Amino acid sequence: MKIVFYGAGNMASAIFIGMIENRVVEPEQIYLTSRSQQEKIMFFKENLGVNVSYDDTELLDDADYVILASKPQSFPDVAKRIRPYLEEKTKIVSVMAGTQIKTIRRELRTENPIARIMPNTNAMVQHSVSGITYSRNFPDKDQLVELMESFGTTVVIEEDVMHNITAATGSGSAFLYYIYEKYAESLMELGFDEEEALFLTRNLVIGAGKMVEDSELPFSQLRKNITSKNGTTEAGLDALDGEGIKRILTATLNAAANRSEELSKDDE
Ligand SMILES: NC(=O)C1=CN([C@@H]2O[C@H](COP(=O)(O)OP(=O)(O)OC[C@H]3O[C@@H](n4cnc5c(N)ncnc54)[C@H](OP(=O)(O)O)[C@@H]3O)[C@@H](O)[C@H]2O)C=CC1
Ligand SMILES: O=C(O)[C@@H]1CCC=N1
Repeated sequence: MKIVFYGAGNMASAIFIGMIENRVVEPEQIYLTSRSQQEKIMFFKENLGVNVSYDDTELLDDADYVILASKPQSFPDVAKRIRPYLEEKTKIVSVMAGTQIKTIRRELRTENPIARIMPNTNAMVQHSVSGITYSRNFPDKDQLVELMESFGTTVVIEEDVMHNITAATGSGSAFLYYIYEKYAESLMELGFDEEEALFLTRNLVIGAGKMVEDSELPFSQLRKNITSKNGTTEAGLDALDGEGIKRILTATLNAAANRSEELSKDDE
């Protein structure tokens, strides 16, 4: 199998590192290209044993999958590179937020099978939760799902649900990291120094993540197990509710989903 990544940035590298670590593909089956030759992409060649090329003929020759992993704004340039050399057998898989299948088809001028996936950077530790949607003519969906499950779990969705999945899980871990950042800053306001605040927050997050992984209890029960009647936790939770935590999170997710929708309209 030959898998070619157009774009070797944060998302692409999380995917191919996840795939290689899980041994679902050999490094020699992966080909990387980017806009400009850089140290970062050569680092992947030297350390992982993947191929790097800027020759589109070589990249696209006999390719099974082409992964579109540039920013949506760079896609017209990427499409120009791919269009002349795309073979009929090659399946296109896009990770780009907000770029619709019909747009990819139009830019590449192709009837080839196209899938859109919305992973997240937790792919690097095989814990992405990824949405996937296919064009009608996509063959051997199981093979793509198997590849994707090497870096996490997948949910098959209709294309119009992509906006919400992009907000929920594509962007979702950034929202959580931002909350952890603010938590550490708030610990500094309580009086901890920066090192202590980061140490405490990091270990709190790791421990909570492991509890979620290992325990069968729902989030609400895990919370209740910490909350004494009239105790400190209850006081803190009342303050969180009073400040409108639910409203804040709903606004966050709506803003991200709306931006995905806007991106999809930019190119109509
Ligand atoms: N980061 C994330 O968590 C997620 C990102 N996504 C999607 O993944 C895509 C990539 O995001 P991310 O990895 O964060 O972005 P990065 O900026 O980290 O990577 C973008 C990559 O695209 C390459 N590129 C740009 N133009 C071209 C070109 N003409 N030909 C070939 N390669 C090109 C860049 O090369 P160079 O470095 O040389 O400029 C770079 O390697 C986006 O569309 C985003 O919507 C989806 C889910 C989650
Ligand atoms: O911010 C973005 O647009 C991309 C899509 C999901 C995560 N990062």
